[in-house]
Amino acid sequence: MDSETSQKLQAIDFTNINLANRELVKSQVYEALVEYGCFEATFDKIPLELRKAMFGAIQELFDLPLEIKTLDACKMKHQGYVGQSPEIPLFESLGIDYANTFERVETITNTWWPQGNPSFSKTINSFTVKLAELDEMIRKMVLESLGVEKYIEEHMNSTDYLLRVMKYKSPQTNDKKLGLVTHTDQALVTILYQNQVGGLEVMTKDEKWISYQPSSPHSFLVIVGDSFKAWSNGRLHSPFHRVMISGNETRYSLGLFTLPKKGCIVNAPDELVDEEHPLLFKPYDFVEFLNYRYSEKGLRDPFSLRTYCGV
Ligand SMILES: O=C(O)CCC(=O)C(=O)O
Ligand SMILES: [Fe+2]
Repeated sequence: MDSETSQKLQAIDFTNINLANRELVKSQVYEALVEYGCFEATFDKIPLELRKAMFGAIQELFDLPLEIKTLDACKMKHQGYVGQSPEIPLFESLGIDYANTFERVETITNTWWPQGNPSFSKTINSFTVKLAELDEMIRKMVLESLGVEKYIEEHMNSTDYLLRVMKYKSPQTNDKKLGLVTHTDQALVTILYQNQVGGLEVMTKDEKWISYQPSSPHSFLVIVGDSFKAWSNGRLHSPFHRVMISGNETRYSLGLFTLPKKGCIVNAPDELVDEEHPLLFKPYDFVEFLNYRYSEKGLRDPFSLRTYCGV
């Protein structure tokens, strides 16, 4: 399970989608998500100043004292502060729930900075709103490719966004150290963005690690999570990934997670279930799934989706 490949992840260009090229991009997206469960998206709708401000904001947040960062600020279950863990000592992460809603970001900001921090809230929210456009575009393309476009509206209306920001301390050595353990995401879609420090690795279906280095500052990594795999009745792949860190520079990254709304049941549409494609996962409540995933047993189970609701 540990061999590497020099293969690179496919890059798909979203800089100028129009009627003439959309079908081609759509087929690239679908094929990449079926085969690899991920691809690099080139997306230039977020201005350079905003991307810079975003890493400034992330750093400012992690620079807060530990007793502030560990405040119970994030209202989504299981999405609060992670850090100081002996297994992954370099890693720290904080969740900002409903980050596409300005009022919510303002509230969470005021928990961390009781005197307020308007530039922080504005940066987080503007960045999220723009990046969410990429998520919507991708989900629409996937549903069209699956021939279930009639569910697009329902799909878009039954999700919330969680922004997680991540910090990986530099290990001060050129040996690779574990930054984040091998896992799949439970979301529908994750879009990752990072500073110039590499380290993310994605596993292929034949269990080889591809190490990911963004091709440009406009590069985002799109990853399918378990819930999109379940919703597509197994057509999309949700890949294992991990972070391995080396060198002397701090790595900052962020993930925009598209999550089923509280109370929404993840259930593959009837059109995707037939004799040739029997139902692979029983319908489930997303938060219940997370309860399993973060239970003592679930934390040691790399195949939590299959264990939790596999048919
Ligand atoms: O830091 C990264 O690039 C990856 C983070 C990740 O995989 C996660 O938060 O689920
Ligand atoms: Fe992940």
